[in-house]
Amino acid sequence: MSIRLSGVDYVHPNGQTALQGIDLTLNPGEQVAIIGPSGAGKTTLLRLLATSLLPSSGELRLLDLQPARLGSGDLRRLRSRIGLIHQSPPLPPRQRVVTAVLAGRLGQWSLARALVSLCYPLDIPGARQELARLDLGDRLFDRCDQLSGGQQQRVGIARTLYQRPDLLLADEPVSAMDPVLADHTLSLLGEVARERQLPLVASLHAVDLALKHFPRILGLRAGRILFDKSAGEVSEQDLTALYANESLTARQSEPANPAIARPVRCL
Ligand SMILES: Nc1ncnc2c1ncn2[C@@H]1O[C@H](COP(=O)(O)OP(=O)(O)OP(=O)(O)O)[C@@H](O)[C@H]1O
Repeated sequence: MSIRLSGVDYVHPNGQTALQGIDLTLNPGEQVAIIGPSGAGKTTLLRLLATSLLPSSGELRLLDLQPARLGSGDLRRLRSRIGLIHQSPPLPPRQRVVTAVLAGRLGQWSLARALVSLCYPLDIPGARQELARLDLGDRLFDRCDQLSGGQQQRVGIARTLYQRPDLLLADEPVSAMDPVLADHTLSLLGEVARERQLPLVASLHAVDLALKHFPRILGLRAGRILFDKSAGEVSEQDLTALYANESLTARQSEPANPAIARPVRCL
């Protein structure tokens, strides 16, 4: 079950073009990191893959389906097969960690089972197992608002892994974690994707982590793919071109105080 984008554009409702002419194919088990400067379109691309946005033009095929052609029931079923790890997971503050993790399968359970699980956690061992892999097995009954930002990120990841999706997406999944945990967490995501033969797409600002953990790197700049290469082929020049910031460079080369730098001679 692959993913294919052909000539995909996305324009936000305010007229801001976020993605232009995106062509991308991903096969089962493939792991891709999206890197690029702020505003490049990384989150927008992930939101298209999560079907929370639909392309303005072009074709998107996900898990052999075209989201733009699905009715609301089929779209809901497709969404329940896609796991999106958020940078700041939307965890209800007063909810117990165990309930937040089990919520990963709410979309797949009957209404009755989902309601019971919200009041009385139905699969405590399952939640504990996912949390233990993320070094949080002892926080099962804590409230979400008693956790740090990095711990909340890991609860969000545990919830997505518990969901057992067919496609794994992650938007800056380790941005709030210390370097050791970030490294461990990305290794775990890679392992899970390999074991379950899932496509994994993650956006990352930490280029070193992207190059270390992902075999394929997509460089996105101003809504376009600047390069799509194996990690070993990404050069210093590629990264310099990807992150070049002309407006900051121009401001840095300006004199700090033009009045001092170019004194006006008084006659
Ligand atoms: N809801 C929105 N309405 C209008 N424009 C938006 C909206 N969300 C994002 N944009 C614009 O779309 C473009 C791409 O934004 P996006 O959030 O996808 O970038 P990004 O690469 O994820 O950035 P960052 O690394 O800063 O999170 C930017 O120009 C941004 O200003």
